[in-house]
Amino acid sequence: MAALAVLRRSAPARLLSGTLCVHSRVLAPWRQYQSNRHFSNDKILVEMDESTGVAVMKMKNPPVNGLSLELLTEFSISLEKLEIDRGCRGLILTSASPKVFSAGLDITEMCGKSAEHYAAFWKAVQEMWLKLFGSNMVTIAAINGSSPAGGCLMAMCCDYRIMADSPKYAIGLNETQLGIVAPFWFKDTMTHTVGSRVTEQSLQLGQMYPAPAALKFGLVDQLVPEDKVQITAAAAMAQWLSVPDHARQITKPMIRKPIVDRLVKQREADIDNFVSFISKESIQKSLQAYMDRLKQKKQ
Ligand SMILES: CCC/C=C/C(=O)SCCNC(=O)CCNC(=O)[C@H](O)C(C)(C)COP(=O)([O-])OP(=O)([O-])OC[C@H]1O[C@@H](n2cnc3c(N)ncnc32)[C@H](O)[C@@H]1OP(=O)([O-])[O-]
Repeated sequence: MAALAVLRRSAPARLLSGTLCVHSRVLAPWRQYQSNRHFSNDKILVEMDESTGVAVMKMKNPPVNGLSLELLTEFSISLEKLEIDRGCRGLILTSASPKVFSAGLDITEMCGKSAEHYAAFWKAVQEMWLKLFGSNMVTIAAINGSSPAGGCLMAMCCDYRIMADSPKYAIGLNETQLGIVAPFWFKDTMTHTVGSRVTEQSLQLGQMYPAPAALKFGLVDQLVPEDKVQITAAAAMAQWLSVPDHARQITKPMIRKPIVDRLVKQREADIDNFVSFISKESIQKSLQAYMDRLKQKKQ
């Protein structure tokens, strides 16, 4: 009830009916929702600071924050809650696990499953991207570890990226290295972040960049010592929030809306395309071989 009261107070009228009608579906999985608006479920932890209007969202899917269907679903529900909460103006996205921001899409979700499962999974990936890239809030990625593929995508969706300054940590869209292909909206997000030429080369080579290299061409905006990532993100957020919300919120979609609309217009076709691609025997073999290599690396 407390959660409902918060939503009623803060949700814009046009969103309220939608929120209420999915009330039982949205709120049921939440383990905790306190009046101070700290809440968590299995894979996502949100700490909302009422005095600053900033929420810190931590992914917690050990060991590597693989973006599973469950994590992605919880992520989208959490983000939607924050988006309709007028008290929340900024989001810092980070990882609860040391050393890894996110290993990208959980490869096990794309191996040996049914076409229905692949479709549901891809829809959840799309949903995450649409919500994060299209967010009205200021979004800052506090990248406290490695961030390949889908992890890099999430970071690029944010308005600003701060990464732990260590050559051990790398970031990039490495899909081709797995024998798979980043879809056009991953490509669009990278082009939006670093421009066409770097994107073309990075995507073809499936290039992962150590943090210092990523800074050089703007894949990340700032490097700081690992133990300063969160505090620097908070400081950067304060600076972004010093701009009047209405002006910033009108400006952001001028750049992002056409990119979002491209996927919105062809979501179903994009899902069909993914399902047919990922179901191919050759692609399944390629993913399995990659998973085997990951496991061998540990021995
Ligand atoms: C068209 C589709 C577009 C696709 C987009 C994508 O995002 S595709 C995604 C592309 N993503 C990548 O290519 C990233 C691949 N991952 C890495 O490069 C490294 O894991 C790391 C640098 C993230 C962390 O290094 P570290 O030394 O700290 O950790 P570690 O390496 O020892 O792994 C620990 C355990 O996690 C397992 N596991 C790892 N990743 C995944 C995953 N994505 N999924 C599932 N499982 C994964 C790993 O097998 C191992 O399992 P085990 O043996 O314990 O049962």
